[in-house]
Amino acid sequence: MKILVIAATPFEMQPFSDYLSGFNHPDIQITTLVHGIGMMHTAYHLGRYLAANRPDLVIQAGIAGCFDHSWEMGKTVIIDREQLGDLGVEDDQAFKDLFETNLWQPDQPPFTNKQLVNLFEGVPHLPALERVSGVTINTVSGSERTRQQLVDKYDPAVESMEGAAFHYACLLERIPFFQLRSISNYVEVRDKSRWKIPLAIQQLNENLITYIEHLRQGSAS
Ligand SMILES: O=C(O)c1cccc(C(=O)CC[C@H]2O[C@@H](n3cnc4c(=O)[nH]cnc43)[C@H](O)[C@@H]2O)c1
Repeated sequence: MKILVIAATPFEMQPFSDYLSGFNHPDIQITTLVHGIGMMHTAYHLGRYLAANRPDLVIQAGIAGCFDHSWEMGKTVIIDREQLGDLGVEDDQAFKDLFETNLWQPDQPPFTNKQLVNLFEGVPHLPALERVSGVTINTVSGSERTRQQLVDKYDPAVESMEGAAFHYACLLERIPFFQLRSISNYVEVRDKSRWKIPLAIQQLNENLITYIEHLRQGSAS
């Protein structure tokens, strides 16, 4: 089985890279790819990789912001659907996305009812983590106005800068995939001192390694 694990920055998967240096299994080949922050970087680097390679599974691992203040930092979730949060037009005080402006149709592939939905078909042993919805933006939200606009329009649980590009590419290529995100911050008026990036990275990598260990044990038996 060929698995591709991708992340926006090397820091997000450093512990996993360390784990991989001692990983050896005859039936599981794992490759990593750091694609950079944001949708443009993700689309180019992942697209280029998939044009030349066909993995059996792609995992995107990253940190993210969450909208629900009852969540603890470091909580790790799987994203089961993605929406584009800032691709569209500004109409005075209002933002209208591609669907509202008829520039894209709600069910035009690979979208289903305006969302990039992961049905997890062909994903072996999907981790038993909470599955939630994601919104992807180009600018990390840092004001109450933007946070409320996203909640009103998309009702997301998690915000990232790459998730939608990842879902889009894997859905079009019909390659099994899942997106793993650990929470580093709340989506709120920006206060970097409250972010818990090391904790989120630790939880993210623990979950990633546990998943690969399950696969390894499943494949050995
Ligand atoms: O402004 C800074 O000093 C700074 C330092 C380190 C990281 C950042 C980021 O903005 C990280 C962006 C990166 O992490 C994901 N992420 C994490 N939290 C959020 C969020 O609330 N909204 C959107 N993306 C987030 C994102 O996917 C990027 O890969 C800033």
